Amino acid sequence: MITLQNIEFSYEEKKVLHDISLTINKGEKVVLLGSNGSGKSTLLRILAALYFPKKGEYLFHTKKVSKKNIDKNFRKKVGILFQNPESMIFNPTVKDEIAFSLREFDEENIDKKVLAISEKFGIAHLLDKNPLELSGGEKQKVVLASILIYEPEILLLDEPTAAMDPRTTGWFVDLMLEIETTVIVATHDLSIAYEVSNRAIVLDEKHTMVYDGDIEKLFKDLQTLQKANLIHKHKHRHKKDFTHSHYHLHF
Ligand SMILES: Nc1ncnc2c1ncn2[C@@H]1O[C@H](COP(=O)(O)OP(=O)(O)OP(=O)(O)O)[C@@H](O)[C@H]1O
Repeated sequence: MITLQNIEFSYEEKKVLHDISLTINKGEKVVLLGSNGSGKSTLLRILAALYFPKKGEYLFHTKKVSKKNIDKNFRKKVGILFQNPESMIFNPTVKDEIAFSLREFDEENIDKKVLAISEKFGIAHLLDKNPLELSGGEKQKVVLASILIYEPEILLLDEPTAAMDPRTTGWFVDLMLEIETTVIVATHDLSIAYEVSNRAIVLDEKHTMVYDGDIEKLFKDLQTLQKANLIHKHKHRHKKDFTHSHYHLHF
């Protein structure tokens, strides 16, 4: 479904993705891991054709993706949720926000579809509210609903659970396991990563892909985890007065 071949990307002079090659098949759920600044958001934006690589090729269903051939049809197939949901909210009510893309794509039965997804997401009671007045987790749900409503083939999620409480996070994991959409999710939350996917792609601080494979194997691979800064050392306390320091994998 998706192939990246030797992708490079720079912001002006600063290279932030180096020689990235990967293939994602239809229906796969893949997690994208890496420390702050490793390039996860940039990679998701390239997959959504919001940025275009300086070198290498991006193929979507074997067709080359370039500035010239991006149309509404591509936009409808690829949905992206940004790290900050507020940057995606621009309608006066939740109802309009969720309906927006369906109107753009000239779909029918919009009210019915908005109500159905709002009920499924537990946000039907918020439909007449201003989305900017919602909590962080509620905003994430609204933006996610506004994407999933047009049934994209691939869903790109950047830190979707960052503002979610444990119950909403559980809801999100169930949703990921239920939907058949291909999903690539960037996260710092290793327990979410483990629950939603079998496959992990890891970027390191040099913006190189250092792992693509089974997530269980990754969690046993101390060297790669250390290299990608996915584990860290810090002090912690046992009972009252015993403190020591060792590597932690935060689950
Ligand atoms: N618009 C931009 N202009 C210039 N540099 C940028 C821009 N966006 C990101 N960068 C830089 O590119 C690098 C990769 O950023 P990116 O946001 O892709 O990383 P990330 O892995 O998603 O980080 P985080 O986990 O903190 O969200 C960082 O060094 C960042 O400072």
